[in-house]
Amino acid sequence: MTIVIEARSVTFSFGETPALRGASIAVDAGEILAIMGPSGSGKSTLLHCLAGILVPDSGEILFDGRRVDAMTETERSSLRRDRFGFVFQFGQLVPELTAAENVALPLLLSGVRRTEALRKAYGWFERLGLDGMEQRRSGELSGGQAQRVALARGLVAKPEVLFADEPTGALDSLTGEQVMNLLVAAAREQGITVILVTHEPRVAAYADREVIVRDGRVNLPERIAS
Ligand SMILES: Nc1ncnc2c1ncn2[C@@H]1O[C@H](COP(=O)(O)OP(=O)(O)OP(=O)(O)O)[C@@H](O)[C@H]1O
Repeated sequence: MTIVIEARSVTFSFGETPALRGASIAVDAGEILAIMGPSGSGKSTLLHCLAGILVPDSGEILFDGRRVDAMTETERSSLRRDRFGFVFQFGQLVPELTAAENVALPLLLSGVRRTEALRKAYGWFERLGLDGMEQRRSGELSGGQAQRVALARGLVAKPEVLFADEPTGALDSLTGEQVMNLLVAAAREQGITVILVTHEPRVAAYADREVIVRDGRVNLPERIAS
């Protein structure tokens, strides 16, 4: 297995509040990893450090053999734009844009021409059961539809790693399962590595592996810890 992304002994504090206290994790290419753990344990902070959104106070983040923590802000933002995809709990669609424009956004930001970006965006609608929703704005979509649009936006630029922070947290369990089925199917088909933060065991069950974050550290697998 090839490790694609890794955190080594990462610490991070919000002012006086320590969020990560030496967290280490290595994720294989194509792996679907669920990060679980109690509220406030540091799951989202770990995800944000891995994704180059936050810079650790100490420790290292490696992606594809490169030190993300040592990159400039410009380099990290190019990395996020060109090689990572994101899905968050509340879709966070841009309300002024149509669903198709929202999906096309990562491509437009990467310099893809508008007609080509929209053509690629449209391709995701049928596949995610969103036929006919292309011109709707986020206020005209149900929670599950909006989250599928957000998923399409996270996948449209063919990221190497998809970061998903509670992607089903705002959905009822049936709709959440639909979103997870689509997410996993698309990730498997395209060989995308997925790092998923969730506190729901039913959601974590879709992953190849689960780790638990406690007090800002990633717990070792029980067979090693015991
Ligand atoms: N923006 C912030 N400012 C100050 N403290 C923060 C901020 N974000 C997180 N924290 C603190 O950092 C710690 C870790 O938070 P984090 O959001 O990573 O936990 P989490 O495991 O994702 O929690 P949850 O499951 O509730 O989302 C907590 O003590 C939290 O209160």
